[in-house]
Amino acid sequence: MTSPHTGPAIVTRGLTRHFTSRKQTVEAVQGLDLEIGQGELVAFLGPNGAGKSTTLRMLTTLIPPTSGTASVAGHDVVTGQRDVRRAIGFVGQGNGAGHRQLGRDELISQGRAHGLTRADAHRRADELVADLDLEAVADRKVSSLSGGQRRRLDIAMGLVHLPRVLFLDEPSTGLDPQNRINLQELIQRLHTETGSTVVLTTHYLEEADALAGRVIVVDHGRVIADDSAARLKSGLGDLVRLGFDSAASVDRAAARLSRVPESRVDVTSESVDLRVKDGSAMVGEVLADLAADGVPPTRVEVARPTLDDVFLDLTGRSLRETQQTTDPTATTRTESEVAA
Ligand SMILES: Nc1ncnc2c1ncn2[C@@H]1O[C@H](COP(=O)(O)OP(=O)(O)OP(=O)(O)O)[C@@H](O)[C@H]1O
Repeated sequence: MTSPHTGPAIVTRGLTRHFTSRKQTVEAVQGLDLEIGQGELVAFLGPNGAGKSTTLRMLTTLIPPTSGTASVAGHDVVTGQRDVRRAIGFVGQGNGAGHRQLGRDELISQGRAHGLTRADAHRRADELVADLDLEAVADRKVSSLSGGQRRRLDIAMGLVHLPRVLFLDEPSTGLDPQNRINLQELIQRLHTETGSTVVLTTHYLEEADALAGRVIVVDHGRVIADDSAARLKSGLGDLVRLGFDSAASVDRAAARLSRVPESRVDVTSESVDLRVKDGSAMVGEVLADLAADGVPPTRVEVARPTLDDVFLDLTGRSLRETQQTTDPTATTRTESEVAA
């Protein structure tokens, strides 16, 4: 572990990265100003191409910023590259471990590469094998492991040197739902036990919601929201969706509902959506009002807001609909960019 650093784990000021692709400039990350405290567990959430991986790759020194600054564990990512690398663990989207090696040997080699003695590297490998539930598979070739086992081994590789800040780029992409939940529990446990700062990127709304104390929503290279999942959602209010059997009823109900204080009304051809702070408590009164007005709804739904609703509210697009399957080979681009 590197010497103690007392300030924020991560600070960025105007952090920007452009790429040139087919003579076009891609503004992948546009002026990020962030401060992430030590011990936070933060999720970067956003659609494909939002700039999540590019941000992580700058913070982990894999690519330099085009402009702006960033420091991690007190070290500048450009001038203190080596110190940053010592202080962090990074688990990228590709698999870090060699295919033909045994999992445990990979961990030992990694420990040696970080300067541990042979005995310490063995001890650390044993600890990680136990911590990440790899006992049954650690002495098998990496190529024979399942996707979930591979991800756990990758995370173990990133933890060998007890990093103060751990970066995980889409840790659960490609895993089935059960393995995804197992991995989330593991990340939460590691975070609680080690107290290290964890920054992960994800497409999965549920993952960000369940795991992170803080959710930073990015779109088109910019931060569009930054708060706890609970606060982001409660700011939006519940959705009360009321269905009607005619357009005339929709119009009449919408006019009536526009008088509900501190609410928002959205109209579709068959329904009126009311956003209101405590939907379950309000719905009885709303139904009574509409019945008194001669427009009782034919269907009623009350839903708690999701992070997707937050994204929809901020951008007019659904994050769920912008999600696509990520091609892991499409993101394995590091060497040329380090030199860029
Ligand atoms: N090496 C590169 N050359 C050209 N453009 C790039 C390069 N790397 C990233 N980009 C572009 O920068 C933008 C941000 O990409 P980035 O990979 O950071 O997004 P992301 O939010 O991580 O997306 P995903 O969820 O798909 O991984 C995209 O438009 C992407 O095509």
